[in-house]
Amino acid sequence: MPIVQIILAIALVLAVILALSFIAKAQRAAKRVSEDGKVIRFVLTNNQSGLIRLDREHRIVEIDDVACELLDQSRDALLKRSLFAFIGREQLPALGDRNAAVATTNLTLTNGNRHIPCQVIYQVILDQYQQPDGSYLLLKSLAEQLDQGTYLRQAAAVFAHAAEGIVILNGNGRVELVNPAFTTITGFTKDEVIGRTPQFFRYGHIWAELLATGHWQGEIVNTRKSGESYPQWLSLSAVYGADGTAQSYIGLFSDVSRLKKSEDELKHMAHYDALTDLPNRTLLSIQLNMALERAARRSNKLAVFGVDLDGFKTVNDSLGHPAGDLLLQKIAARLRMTLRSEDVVARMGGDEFAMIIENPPSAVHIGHLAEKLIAAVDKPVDLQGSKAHVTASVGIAIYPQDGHDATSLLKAADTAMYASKQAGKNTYRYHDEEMARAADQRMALEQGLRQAQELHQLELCYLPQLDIQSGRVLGVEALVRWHHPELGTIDAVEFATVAEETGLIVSVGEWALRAACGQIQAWTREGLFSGSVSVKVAGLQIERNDFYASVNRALEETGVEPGRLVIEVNEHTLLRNTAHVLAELDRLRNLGVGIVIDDFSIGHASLAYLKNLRVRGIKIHQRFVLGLPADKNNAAITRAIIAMGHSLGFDLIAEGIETKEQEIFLEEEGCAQAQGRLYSKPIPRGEFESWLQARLTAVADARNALADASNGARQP
Ligand SMILES: Nc1nc2c(ncn2[C@@H]2O[C@H](COP(=O)(O)OP(=O)(O)OP(=O)(O)O)[C@@H](O)[C@H]2O)c(=O)[nH]1
Repeated sequence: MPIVQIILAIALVLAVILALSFIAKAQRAAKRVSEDGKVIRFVLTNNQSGLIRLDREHRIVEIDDVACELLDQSRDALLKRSLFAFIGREQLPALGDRNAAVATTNLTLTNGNRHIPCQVIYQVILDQYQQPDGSYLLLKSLAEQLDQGTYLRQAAAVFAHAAEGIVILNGNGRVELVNPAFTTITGFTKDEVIGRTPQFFRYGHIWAELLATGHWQGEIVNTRKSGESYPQWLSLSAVYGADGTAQSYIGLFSDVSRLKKSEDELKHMAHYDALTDLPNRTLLSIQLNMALERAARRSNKLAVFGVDLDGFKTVNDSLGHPAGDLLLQKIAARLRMTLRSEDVVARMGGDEFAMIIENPPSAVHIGHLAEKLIAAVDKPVDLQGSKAHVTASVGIAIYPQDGHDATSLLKAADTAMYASKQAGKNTYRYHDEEMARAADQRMALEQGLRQAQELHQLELCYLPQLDIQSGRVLGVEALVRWHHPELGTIDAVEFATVAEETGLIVSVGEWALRAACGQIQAWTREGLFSGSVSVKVAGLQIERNDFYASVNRALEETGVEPGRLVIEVNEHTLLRNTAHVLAELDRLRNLGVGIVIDDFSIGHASLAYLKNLRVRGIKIHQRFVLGLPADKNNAAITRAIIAMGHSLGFDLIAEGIETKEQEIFLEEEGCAQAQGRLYSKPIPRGEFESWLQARLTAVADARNALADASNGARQP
């Protein structure tokens, strides 16, 4: 074999051996590299470090998941992008330096608006010619470390400089730490409170909610070191440990006294007139709406007064605006003083005022109030040396007749106020003139009635009560009559309502009782009449006064035998105030005074009351007697009352008998007694005495005639 061939064969064998050994070596290396890679990846992933490989132009050619996550983009979006899309070139000058060793630096990557602080380890890769052929970057986010540090610094700054007081308590509710604002607000230094339990911790409801929900927030009243109380807005949170138990509590609070004061001031400004400090128009409407709701619910009346000063402009013009202001203040105070504290007095603007009177007792009372207001204004006002005199025109609107809502009532009061101005000022007018006339009349009645007793204008009249069968006069009903100097004679029914509304019924009623007893005494002395005298008594009389005592006194003073006095009460009185009324009546009955139920109409009074009260009799209401005997309903009711009266053992007296037919019907049905125009109308004492005399004579004549007739019949 030629030498060349041998050399070639040897070279080939060597080449194969070399190739085989290279392949084996390469396979081993590859295996090691891949195992090393796994280790590296494990370390990197768990260390939260990302790996990027850049090419020579600093474009990303490889990137792992952690780095993708760090840059918040997908791998596809990041591959081939230049690193300088995320870092300013100046930040990594060493990237292109082939001599650069492994280097570590902190820098901030920017991705859109996001800034990512990172620690970067980088290594330039050299090719076989030792030229830079790209680089590896190992990135680790510093955001968390930085956040925690910043957070702590920020929290410390907040704690130190917060305007709110901060208190940190341990799990037992004892103070561990307070901030400077705590001391500023409470006055207590840190040393004075550490280890102590704050006041709020002792409020059961706060503690309970904090335990249940981990949080409580609200307003409490706390006390400063100086002893001053102040409103505090407090927010409490529990801080839980890993075992779920509250390890500490954090309280954050602020002093809201100034806030509340300015809130109150704002509210006051919005609702009160700055000059007079009276409620303004806004508050008046709110209060009127509320008052109307109450009135509607309770079926009460309500009066709205509109008041406008007369001649106020002259004060302004002559004494100046400041004097006008002072006058308004003084008049406002007078108006306020005139009414009760629960009545609303408001300034509507200018020289106009308005008032709300809830549940006025009567129309008469409203008129009185208007007069009082007018009188309060109608006096000179001292304006620092000068004197001024204004008057007031008042308009009155009443719920419900003049309107159901605030707007219409205020408008009605305004209209009425203008009517007062038209009528010459310094007066008042109702919106409803019909009612005004009635109120005026009632007021005249009331004023007159107050003096009627002193002026001896009251008189008793007598309505005879007869036994139907025998025609005997058993008694009389005494009725009050008033001789009014201008209005003439007024019967009790006409002034009864005013007397009840004003309470005058009590004194008039007492007068009637005394007068009746005096009359019984006089008749007894003179031997003119020995029957009973009935007097009507109002519920108010029995409710208000020591009724029994006053009747007893009248009987004792006159020496009248109690059995001759009969008290008439109506059913309503019995139903209204049972316990006291029944007790008083029972005492009188035990004394021997007769009790009769007036105006009895079946179905109203409880029969049980009547039975327990053991009344002497009941009066059948004249409205049932009226249609007898033709009216079938009235006839049936009258029969029922009579039957009931009999079964309870009561006397029965029919009222308002006018015809013989009525008398016959009642007698046939068993009603023994009657009163009414068939026999006599109510007549004064003298007339009654004459009537009685005439009747006795007539009865005696009739008896004599009867006797004569029977004697004649017996003669042969
Ligand atoms: N000083 C003062 N004057 C006011 C105020 N508000 C309104 N005025 C004046 O009060 C006057 C009210 O006018 P009028 O009610 O017409 O005056 P008046 O003289 O009372 O007229 P009559 O009601 O018809 O009697 C006007 O001149 C307003 O300028 C105020 O707050 N202070």
